[in-house]
Amino acid sequence: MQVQQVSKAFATKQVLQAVSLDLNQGEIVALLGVSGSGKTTLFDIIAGLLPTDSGQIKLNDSDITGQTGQVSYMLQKDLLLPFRTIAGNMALPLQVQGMTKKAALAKVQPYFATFGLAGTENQYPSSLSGGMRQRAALLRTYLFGKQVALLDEPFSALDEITKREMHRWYLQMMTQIDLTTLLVTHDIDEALVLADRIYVFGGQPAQIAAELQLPPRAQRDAEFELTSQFLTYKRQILELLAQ
Ligand SMILES: Nc1ncnc2c1ncn2[C@@H]1O[C@H](COP(=O)(O)OP(=O)(O)OP(=O)(O)O)[C@@H](O)[C@H]1O
Repeated sequence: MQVQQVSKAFATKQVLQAVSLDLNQGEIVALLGVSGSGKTTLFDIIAGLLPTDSGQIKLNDSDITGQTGQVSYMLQKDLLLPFRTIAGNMALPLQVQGMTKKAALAKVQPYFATFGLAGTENQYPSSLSGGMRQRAALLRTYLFGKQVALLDEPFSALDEITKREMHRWYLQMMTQIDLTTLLVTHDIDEALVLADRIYVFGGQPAQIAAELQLPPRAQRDAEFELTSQFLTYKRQILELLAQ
């Protein structure tokens, strides 16, 4: 997917200025920026929920600017429907695509084990922990069946320990499923742990200030966060964000 020269203003306030970025198949790319920098605005534009003033979004060489339904979008809050069971929530994307509820429930069944959700099928969202709800929300995002997933701060509401568990789990999942991910976060450590590449986003109006290529995921184990290399990246990002 490519974002090409996207600009956006709200009334007289220019929020995005000629933002360009690209995502390769299977990559996890983080968009890192301070609060209010325009990350959600950019996501809404990519998802076709908000019109852009100029610029284009391309997927597999097709222009998808302004089109909804081309990418999966997971919001900060899990937004699972409280009155549907977890299985019922998971069946929803398939039902939206025209499948009967029965067929959809059968289709989603095998994924519960893969996503670490076995046994939760008949529970309601309120009885699940925050981490489990996020897994369910990620599974539902995956079940939309799109090549690209946009994740808007998916782990920000979790406590530090659960968040770390979720990071490990997510990286492990990504070795099993082929999902290109664009992740919005203002958590530098999270971006360094999860991403293959990081775009640092900043300024007013927001622009891509830098692009960082990280070492291959396989070389970054749980100890990576304790290395001097990690701190070097972190210092570099902090300096870029402060500009
Ligand atoms: N519909 C709107 N009308 C007017 N201004 C808006 C609208 N949506 C966003 N903005 C402004 O655009 C700027 C960027 O907002 P946006 O939500 O995209 O930032 P963000 O980086 O996602 O922030 P956060 O990390 O806090 O979610 C903010 O100054 C916000 O006030």
